[in-house]
Amino acid sequence: MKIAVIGTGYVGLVSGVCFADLGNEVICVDKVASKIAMLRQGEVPIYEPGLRELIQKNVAAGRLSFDDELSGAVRQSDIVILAVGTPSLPSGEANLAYIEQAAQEIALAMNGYKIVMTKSTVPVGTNERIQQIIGQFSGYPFDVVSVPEFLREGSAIQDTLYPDRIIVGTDSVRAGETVVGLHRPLTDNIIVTDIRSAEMIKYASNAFLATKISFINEIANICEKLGADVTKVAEGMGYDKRIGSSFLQAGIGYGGSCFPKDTGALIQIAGNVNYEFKLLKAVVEVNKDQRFNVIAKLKESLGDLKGKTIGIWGLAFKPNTDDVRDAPSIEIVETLLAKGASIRLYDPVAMSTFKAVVNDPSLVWCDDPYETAEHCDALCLLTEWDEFRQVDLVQTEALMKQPILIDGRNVFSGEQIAITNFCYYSVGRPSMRRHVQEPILGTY
Ligand SMILES: NC(=O)c1ccc[n+]([C@@H]2O[C@H](COP(=O)([O-])OP(=O)(O)OC[C@H]3O[C@@H](n4cnc5c(N)ncnc54)[C@H](O)[C@@H]3O)[C@@H](O)[C@H]2O)c1
Ligand SMILES: O=c1ccn([C@@H]2O[C@H](COP(=O)(O)OP(=O)(O)O[C@H]3O[C@H](CO)[C@@H](O)[C@H](O)[C@H]3O)[C@@H](O)[C@H]2O)c(=O)[nH]1
Repeated sequence: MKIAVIGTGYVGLVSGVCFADLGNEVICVDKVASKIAMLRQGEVPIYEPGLRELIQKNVAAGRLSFDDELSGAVRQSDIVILAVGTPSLPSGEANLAYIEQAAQEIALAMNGYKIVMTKSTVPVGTNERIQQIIGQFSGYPFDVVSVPEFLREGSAIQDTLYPDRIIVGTDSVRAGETVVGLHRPLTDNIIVTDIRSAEMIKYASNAFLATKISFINEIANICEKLGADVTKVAEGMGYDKRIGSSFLQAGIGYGGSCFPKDTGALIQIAGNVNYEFKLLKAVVEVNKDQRFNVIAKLKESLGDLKGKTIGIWGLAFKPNTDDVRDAPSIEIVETLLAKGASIRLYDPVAMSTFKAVVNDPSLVWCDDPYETAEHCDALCLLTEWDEFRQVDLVQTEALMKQPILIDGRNVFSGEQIAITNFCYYSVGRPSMRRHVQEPILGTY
């Protein structure tokens, strides 16, 4: 198949390169010319393990190319994939300006029958709006198919090549068969639905996963007060097949470009039809509070944070990505700055993306975990990069002014902590606390 992909963010780039790898001819388009120039030079604008190599392989094979001009790519293609952003408006609602603009540009470029396949996450009813726009600006036949994307950053290629399922939302048998055929090499588990249900499956899936995370974080907070261990609780719960073990890792809450945005959008989508999504509102509320437990633990161990030096290990919203969109680290660092703390930071790949969001001149950017720890009154681990798991904690402790470690992701084991003098806090594991008096929670 000949495919044009509109938008070279995570979704556009990864799905484009994976479809090329399956033998299709793919042109990835972005209106930001500098991104296309980078890609043409073999550079990748995002950090995603394995992506650079897969792009190089498929460019060399002549199956993958890049263009900053949409119309030529659309004209050459049978299928046009919409993978532009749908960021949040201040109200929480999805901003559909990029979708509407791209739909119009696609319509104006059409030169015959096209299938427009929407991979962007869009509110229920949006694909009908796309149909309307294309119909208004083009006289050519077309079908719009909703194929929501479920890849995770950091494991995006694996998720795309080995998906749990593919959802195809369509009102056209012809387009449905073509799109199912396109995905058949990836999985047999292809669910064909109407368009509105496909759109809702995406939001419901993200909202459910976010609910699991906020649920386990609240259990963790209660465990801290009751002396139970949330990691054991999650393990015990996870063996029940009806519950499952994934997305039960307690921590500092979820961030990223999807869960915060999509939970907010679903609350709005429900609100627009006069339904108050009470459960999801609580999930969002719990998530907003969870990150501040790090500050509460710092205050418990250090008292006033003014003038204290705090080291931050990890800035990305999760490991294996340089993405800091809605990362809990942003609000934690901003709160510490507001309280007068001095901050030393390190992340294996996300320092420059973080700098673009928070660039206070007082921040000290470090080259590794040990440099970060130097002269610190406390260290906070915010992202569970493997590099931090392998740190020598005895060496780290020796570099610090005071040995205080707030482990926001439950990375360290009892054995690792036992050989140190760290005053150690983790999440929902009160028995792991070392050199700490009463468990605390919540307010700061
Ligand atoms: N990031 C993820 O992990 C992920 C996973 C699943 C679904 N999604 C959804 O997929 C969509 C895209 O997400 P993303 O993170 O890849 O987005 P992104 O914002 O990082 O990238 C979108 C790209 O589209 C380009 N663009 C916008 N309008 C254009 C136009 N008219 N012509 C050409 N290019 C245009 C932008 O310049 C940008 O580079 C969103 O709806 C998101 O919710 C994202
Ligand atoms: O048990 C867990 C699992 C995740 N997280 C946090 O949740 C956030 C999101 O993690 P993850 O889902 O792995 O990453 P994303 O790349 O945001 O992927 C989510 O969002 C994408 C965009 O919609 C979807 O395609 C994916 O299916 C969905 O998992 C991160 O901050 C994680 O630290 C936890 O705190 N505990």
